[in-house]
Amino acid sequence: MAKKMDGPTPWPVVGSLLGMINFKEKTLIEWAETYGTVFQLKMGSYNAVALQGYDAIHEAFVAKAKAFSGRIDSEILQKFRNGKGLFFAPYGEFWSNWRSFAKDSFSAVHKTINEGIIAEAFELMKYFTANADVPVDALPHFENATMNVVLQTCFSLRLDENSPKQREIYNLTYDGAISSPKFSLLLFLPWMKWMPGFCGFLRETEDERKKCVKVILDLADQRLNEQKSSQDLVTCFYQSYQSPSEFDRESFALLVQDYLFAGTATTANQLLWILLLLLKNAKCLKKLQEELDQTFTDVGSLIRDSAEGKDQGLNYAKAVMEEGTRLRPIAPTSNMHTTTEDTSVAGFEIKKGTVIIPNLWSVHHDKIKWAPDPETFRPERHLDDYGNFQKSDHVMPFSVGWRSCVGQRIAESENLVYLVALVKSFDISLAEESNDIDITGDSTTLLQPNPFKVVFKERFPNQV
Ligand code: HEM
Repeated sequence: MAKKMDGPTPWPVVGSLLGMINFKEKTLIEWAETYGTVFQLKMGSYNAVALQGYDAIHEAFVAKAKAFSGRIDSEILQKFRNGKGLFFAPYGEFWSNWRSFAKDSFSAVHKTINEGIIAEAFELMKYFTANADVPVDALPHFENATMNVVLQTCFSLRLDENSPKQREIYNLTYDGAISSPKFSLLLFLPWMKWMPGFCGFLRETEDERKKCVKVILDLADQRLNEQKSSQDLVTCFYQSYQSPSEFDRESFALLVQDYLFAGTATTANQLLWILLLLLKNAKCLKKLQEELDQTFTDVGSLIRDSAEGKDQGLNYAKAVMEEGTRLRPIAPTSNMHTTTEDTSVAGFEIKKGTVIIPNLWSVHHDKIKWAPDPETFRPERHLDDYGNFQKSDHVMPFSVGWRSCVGQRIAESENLVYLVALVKSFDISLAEESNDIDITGDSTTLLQPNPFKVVFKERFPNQV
């Protein structure tokens, strides 16, 4: 007989939404202490189930992937992506075809991606060299680098930071509908579209989508008219779809829009967390710099080799990355899924159409797995007795299963390359004004560090 699922008593209308505004990952852990690792809650109008811990998440997303690979079906998402892109696309043939395109095209253009990452590593070094010894906020420069890698991957294009086009793309990706509280309200309380101001918001979201599609298709057309020999997503698209329909072209544009949305601020903030955790743990930073000095004499070969995966010897660097993403994953509750059929997890029955919230944070902070110090930044826990890096299946910042992050390899490669390039080239410290920064951060959208400044001091002047 199926077990009865417990959960927090829902408030009228909003259910448990109020507890999920900031640090939802921690609220979910508190609730799990009372209701168990699989519990039910109400997300506005939707029935939801939260999954805590490795076993529940693995059973759902890996062992029962088909049943757990849906996405919320909501009018606001329809206006935002028109059922296209990947991130919010419903489970089905369309999603599956474009997911295959995404994976195949990333493999086909890996050389272009690597070149983009290498170029951005040098640009970052150039910027921090020109601004050495003064406090800087690294985030916008990391975001510029990660956005350029997406543009390079898609269009063989690099834009200067703060150029009008760069700003336009950034604003269309982050400052539009998705940044409005109305977006989240309409997502979970769809009936609010009847309230004043909300119906217009649906229309604005749709107009914004059309504008984005136009900007991206203009870039694609511009790329087609250029005589470049590089392979990128535009060339892959026109190889697969020789005379694409408007439907295909919009699908392609919204895939690119998803890459910009899911691949820019995410990757940049993850790098920022890793840097902050190192700055707060001076011994680890020193140990990393020693490894880099022993393994590579010049920064150029370090950048090129690590971008091309010739990263043997970078065991401590990889352990630092793993520990940083374990302790502060930027998407601690991932993206919500829905069930595509009646199913079960851990013996609890779950109806088709239920929203699933995987708490990746609970795996990363598991008191038993990471005993005795789950809250401590200790990269050594990812090294074996011989000092070799050991990847852990209990570190899952990109989630697991069929809907796991399609950009994982790009993000991991970027952040390893940028991190080693910066730590090798500079002595990095927190600016005096940021010495008191704590590592709690803010979790209303992504889990981000609070703003802080750093000082880059050149170690080998005149090398960049
Ligand atoms: C550190 C950086 C990143 C992190 C931590 C991250 C994390 C995630 C997570 C947790 C998901 C949701 C998985 C799920 O629903 O189960 C996701 C999905 C996705 N990510 Fe990433 N991501 C990162 C970078 C990137 C990059 C660089 C790209 C592309 C260039 C990208 C593209 C996507 C796409 C398209 C999806 C939707 C996949 C689908 O629904 O089939 N991400 N990512």
